[in-house]
Order: sequence, then C-alpha cells, then structure tokens
Amino acid sequence: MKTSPILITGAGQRVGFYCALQWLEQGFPVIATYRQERDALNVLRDKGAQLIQANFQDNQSILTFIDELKKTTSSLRAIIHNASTWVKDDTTGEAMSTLLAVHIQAPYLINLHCKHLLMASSSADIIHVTDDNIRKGSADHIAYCASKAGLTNLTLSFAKSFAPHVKVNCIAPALVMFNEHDSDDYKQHAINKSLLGIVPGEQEIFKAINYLLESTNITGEILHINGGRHLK
Ligand SMILES: NC(=O)C1=CN([C@@H]2O[C@H](COP(=O)(O)OP(=O)(O)OC[C@H]3O[C@@H](n4cnc5c(N)ncnc54)[C@H](OP(=O)(O)O)[C@@H]3O)[C@@H](O)[C@H]2O)C=CC1
Ligand SMILES: Nc1nc2c(c(=O)[nH]1)N=C([C@H](O)[C@@H](O)CO)CN2
Repeated sequence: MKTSPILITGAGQRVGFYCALQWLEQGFPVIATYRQERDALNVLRDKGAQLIQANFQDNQSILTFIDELKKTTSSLRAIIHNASTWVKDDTTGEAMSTLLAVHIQAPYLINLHCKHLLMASSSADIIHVTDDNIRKGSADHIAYCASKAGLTNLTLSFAKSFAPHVKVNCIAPALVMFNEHDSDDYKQHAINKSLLGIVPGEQEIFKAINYLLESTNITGEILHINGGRHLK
C-alpha cells in the first residue's frame, strides 16, 4: 500500500529541516512548508520532498496554502505543526497578531481542512510543537507564550474531535538549540535552568515525534521535553 506523506511546517531550517531530512532518508514521503527560500531546501528537493511556500501570517495566505496542499496529496500520514516565530513583545499589536496567526490560526485551519486527508491514511497523527513555558509563562515573550498555550489547547479539542482515527498530541520543549546570536552568558543561563543541563538538539524532538507516531494509545497528551526544568 502507498505510504501517505508526512506534512511538516517550517522545514527551511533547524528542527523542521532535520526532521524532514531524516524521514526522507528513511524513505518516507514528505511534504514540507517554508516561508523563505534557502539553500537547505534544495537538499530536501533533491531527496524528493514536495515543498510548498507558505507564509502563515494571515488568513488568506493560510487558505492559499491549504488549497495548494489539497492539490498535492490525497492523504496524509501526519501533520507536524512546527512552524513558529519567536518574536519579542511589542505595543503595536503586531507581535500578537503574527503569533496568533502562525501558532493558532494556521494549525487550526489546516487541521479542519485536512481531516479527510488524515482519514484517508491507515494511521494518522497530528502533532503540535509548543513550548515548556506554557506551564509558567514567560516575562519577556508574553505573546509568544500565550499563543503556544493556545496551540496546546487545540491539542485537547482536536484529540476529542478527530478520535478515534486520528491521534492528536503536543510536544512542549524547553531549550532545544541556540540561535546564532545567543551570547555565552545567555547560553549558560539557559542551560542552568534545567536539572540535566544539556542542549539536546533537533534529534531529541525528532525522536519524540516518532515515539508519538508509533504509539497506539496516546492522544490529547502534552509531552514536555525540558531536562527537568520544572523541578528546579
Ligand atoms: N529552538 C528551541 O530551543 C525551541 C524551539 N521550540 C519550538 O520548536 C519548534 C522548532 O524550533 P526551531 O527549529 O528553533 O524553529 P525556528 O525558529 O527555526 O522556526 C522554524 C521555521 O518556522 C518558519 N516560520 C516562521 N514564521 C513563519 C510564518 N509566518 N509562516 C510560515 N513559516 C514561518 C520559519 O521559516 P523560514 O525559515 O522559511 O522563514 C522557520 O524555518 C518551534 O515550534 C519552536 O517554537 C520550543 C522551545 C525551544
Ligand atoms: N520558533 C522558535 N521558538 C523558540 C526558539 C526558537 O529559536 N525559535 N527558541 C527558544 C529558546 O530556546 C528558549 O526555549 C530558551 O532560550 C524558545 N522558542
């Protein structure tokens, strides 16, 4: 039987790129979204990925992406909502609007429009990638954290709505990997927040996603990957 593709959003770099490449190298079909063209995308293209450009900043662009996706495949093994922007708060309202669009509106509309594609696959999953800070909030990323909390709540509702055929879960990482401009002081401060004190890297998220994809009796769950940060 033909294997239905995995859709992962935000595959142009870092976690999304790593996961897409691993699946392709393991022989799984992949559909991936990107916002801006990058050299790395040609690596995915060369491995057979179907790439769709999408900016989830606003409703129309989300709906345009969904139309393109429906023309691309008749089924989906999984939808991994990884695309994300980690912007600081602002008083213009722009940060909150963008974050709500990317972290809530896009996953919400994609899930609603693509239920039939998941139903056409012999097994089906949705995984929302959120943030460990949904538990405690974040003083300097208020809008980001609120939008990730909203995405976490979508997990509970879609798990109820799409059961029993589709499992819907959430991965809530703390520090996964740094950004290129992070200072040494910032890095040490972030590492010190957890009990295990490591920077796990993309592979930790990839392994967690695959654990959920291979599970048979987990839905509506939030899998925190935080090095014991909640106990410190
Ligand atoms: N890195 C970490 O330590 C942590 C990460 N997480 C979460 O894990 C996931 C992966 O993290 P990471 O790899 O660092 O993520 P990135 O910050 O690298 O973002 C992933 C992708 O999201 C895409 N994206 C951003 N804005 C939009 C938009 N408006 N429309 C469409 N796509 C967009 C970007 O696309 P493009 O490059 O094409 O512009 C980018 O490649 C994210 O959901 C993140 O919130 C949670 C906690 C810690
Ligand atoms: N979309 C993103 N979300 C987050 C990122 C990131 O780089 N992109 N990074 C973090 C931090 O690692 C934070 O968890 C600790 O510094 C959070 N979310």
